[in-house]
Amino acid sequence: MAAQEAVDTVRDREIGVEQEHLDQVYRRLEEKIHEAEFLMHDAAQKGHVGTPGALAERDAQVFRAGVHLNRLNNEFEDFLFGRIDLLYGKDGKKGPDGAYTSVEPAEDAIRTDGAQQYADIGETLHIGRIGVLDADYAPLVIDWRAPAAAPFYRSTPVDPGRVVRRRVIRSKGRKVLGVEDDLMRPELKATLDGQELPVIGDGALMAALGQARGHTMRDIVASIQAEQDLVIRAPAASVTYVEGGPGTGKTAVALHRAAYLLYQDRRRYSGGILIVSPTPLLVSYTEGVLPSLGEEGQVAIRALGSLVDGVEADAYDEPAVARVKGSSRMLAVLRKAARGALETPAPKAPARAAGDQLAFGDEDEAPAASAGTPTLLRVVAFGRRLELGADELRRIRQNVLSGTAPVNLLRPRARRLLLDALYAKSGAAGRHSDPELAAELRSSFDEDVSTEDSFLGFLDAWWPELTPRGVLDAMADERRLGRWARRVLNPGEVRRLARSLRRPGLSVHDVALLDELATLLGAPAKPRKKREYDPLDQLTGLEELMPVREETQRERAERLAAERTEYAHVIVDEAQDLTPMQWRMVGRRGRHATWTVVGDPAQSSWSDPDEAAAARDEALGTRPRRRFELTVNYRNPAEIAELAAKVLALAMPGKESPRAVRSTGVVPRFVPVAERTGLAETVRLAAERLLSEVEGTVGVVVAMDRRAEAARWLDGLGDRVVALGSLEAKGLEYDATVVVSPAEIADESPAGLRVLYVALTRSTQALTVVSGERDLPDEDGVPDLLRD
Ligand SMILES: Nc1ncnc2c1ncn2[C@@H]1O[C@H](COP(=O)(O)OP(=O)(O)OP(=O)(O)O)[C@@H](O)[C@H]1O
Repeated sequence: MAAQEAVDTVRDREIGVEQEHLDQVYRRLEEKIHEAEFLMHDAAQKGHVGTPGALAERDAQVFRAGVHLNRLNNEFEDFLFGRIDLLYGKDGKKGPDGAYTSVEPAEDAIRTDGAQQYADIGETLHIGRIGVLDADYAPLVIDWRAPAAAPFYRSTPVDPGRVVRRRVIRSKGRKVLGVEDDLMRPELKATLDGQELPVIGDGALMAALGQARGHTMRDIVASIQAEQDLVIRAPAASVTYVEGGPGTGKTAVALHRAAYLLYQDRRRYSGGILIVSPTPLLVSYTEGVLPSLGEEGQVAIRALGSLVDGVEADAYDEPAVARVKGSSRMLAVLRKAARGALETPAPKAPARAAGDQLAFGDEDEAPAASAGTPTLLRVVAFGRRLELGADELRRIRQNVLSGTAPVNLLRPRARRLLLDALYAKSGAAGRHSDPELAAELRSSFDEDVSTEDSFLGFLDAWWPELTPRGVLDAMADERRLGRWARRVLNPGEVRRLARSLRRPGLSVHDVALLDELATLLGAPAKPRKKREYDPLDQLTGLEELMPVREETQRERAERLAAERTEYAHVIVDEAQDLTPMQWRMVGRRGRHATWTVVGDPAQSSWSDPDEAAAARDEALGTRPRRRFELTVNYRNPAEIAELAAKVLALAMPGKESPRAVRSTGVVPRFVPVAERTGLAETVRLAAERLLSEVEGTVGVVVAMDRRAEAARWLDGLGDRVVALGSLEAKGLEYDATVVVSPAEIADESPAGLRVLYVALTRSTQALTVVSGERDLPDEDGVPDLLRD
């Protein structure tokens, strides 16, 4: 009892020590906030006084002050989280953050007396979400992304560097609640200001992992582990490639890496960082992790279904259709469609005949003739009627299409060749031998014809400006699609694809097709806007006098982020799931970027991982790669990881599971569907039971086509519990999960076993597996897929 009291006293004293430091930091922060507010106020007062250079500098200052203020307000909560006590370093050099730069201890930092080693603490650094200097520029808090903070994450007992004690500080608002220490040099007797260095608790990581979940991810800045830190701080080489099993922190690492890159080289990444996530659910799960990520509009987190502007798709195709739409075979089909669609009337467009000059063929009756496209051009020029018939038109079209340029960009050439052919027919060509006169005649012919309504109407129908959506809609016609997909897709694939395209709305996989089509079609040439002449400009000089409200830097950053189509750095989360067509889409957004790619082949829901890997390599080109592997599972207790490993052995024999970092003693529960109660009631009861056992969230994972009914089963149980389709569970995590019928999930698609592996690895504490008849449960309710 007395010993425990002594420990408590030391703990309280140490909490007091950190509280004192935190108070000091807050006093300094308040000063900084006042400074920032003053600066902004002052700048606003000064208005437009000063040289342009000074004005730009002032704007920049206001902007920085604004960002700082915003951050302070946003991250005021528990923003101080760590401390390291270090030995004296090799040299006395300090970095810009006021900390000593040396990584290795000085030679005389450790004294030996017999078997015992002694040392004095030479430097103490506090680590937080932002850096704070005191009025004398000494560091009160070091930004977690600064080089001086790296030892907080990197130091281990095997390779301690200068770190003697690593402390995680837990606080809420302005109050320090607890401290947890790890000793990196346990053999050393260290003193700080003449007192022996106390050690509290048994590790901060475990404390962090045990906490209950909400529906959003938390940051891990306080407990980033050494192997993760290596990835986060890896220099932005061409491609940083990270593999690791479920729960190894890949998503967390990817997000922290974005924050680190921005901190480390803000200018370079002003070109934007794109984070690609598989589902909108995962986007909203991760979006709030690091508030500072979004602050200057440089980081965009987008789901695969929202990468094309103006499109938000979150519907899933059935596996057989997804497989076709995602395959690189689609490229050949789309190339044909992009050109072939010229000959189909735009869907829903009135099959109009602009005057009697235009004739539209009927596709079904005359499929060989250009279906839906006019077959006769008739104009009047120089007092003569001129005609081009079907054969001539077809020849011209073929001639134009022999070029490789995007279809919409070929339209001017098509127009030119039509005029050439008409001119040749007019007989005017040989009229003048003088080249100047001949050119004049030709130009007046062109002017005459190309302003004629009949010619314009013809051109619009014969070489319409195509939109990606229009072409995709044209592909919904099975016969037409069959022509475009000949020898590429088999008839069954054509039928399924056309049928899925006839459904209203877009699926996630359609978005990559739209993006590909946009490239194949090219943006239609926009007529250049002429600046309208306003006589008032000249008369009054009004423009100069009217105050023009310029957009603020923040507005500008947000606008640029919205308009951006290429990025300086692209981070791909769950990279194993991108289909070849999706890799092409993402690749286009990072043609000149550096990349961070994180994923786990064992969790791939794509049927042909080799094909996806080839597409990934193509998107990343020949850029050199730096590979990392994450090996520790921070999410699942060993009891759950062990069960999931059985499915991994079936899905990918020989693949190693990551090592679970903790064990809870709570083994997975198996519940067969009782005949009396039925599936719905069994699942509901299982969820209810878990809700009473954990404080946080419960996820119920079902096969994709049970999504809607599963939501109904859980009606009224509150918002701590959610129902998810197996594909939607990707990347997410819950305190407890119910996995409904492993066999149904596994049988859903060729990648079903890997999808089941994902489903089984979502829980941080408890797992219940509900098995139906199809699971062939044994007498303990264990489905055959999960037996030894
Ligand atoms: N160093 C850490 N300290 C505390 N928690 C951590 C740490 N690393 C990871 N975690 C936690 O482990 C969980 C899993 O992390 P994350 O989702 O990033 O893993 P993942 O590798 O992307 O998993 P999956 O492949 O299953 O989607 C998260 O709750 C995360 O906060």
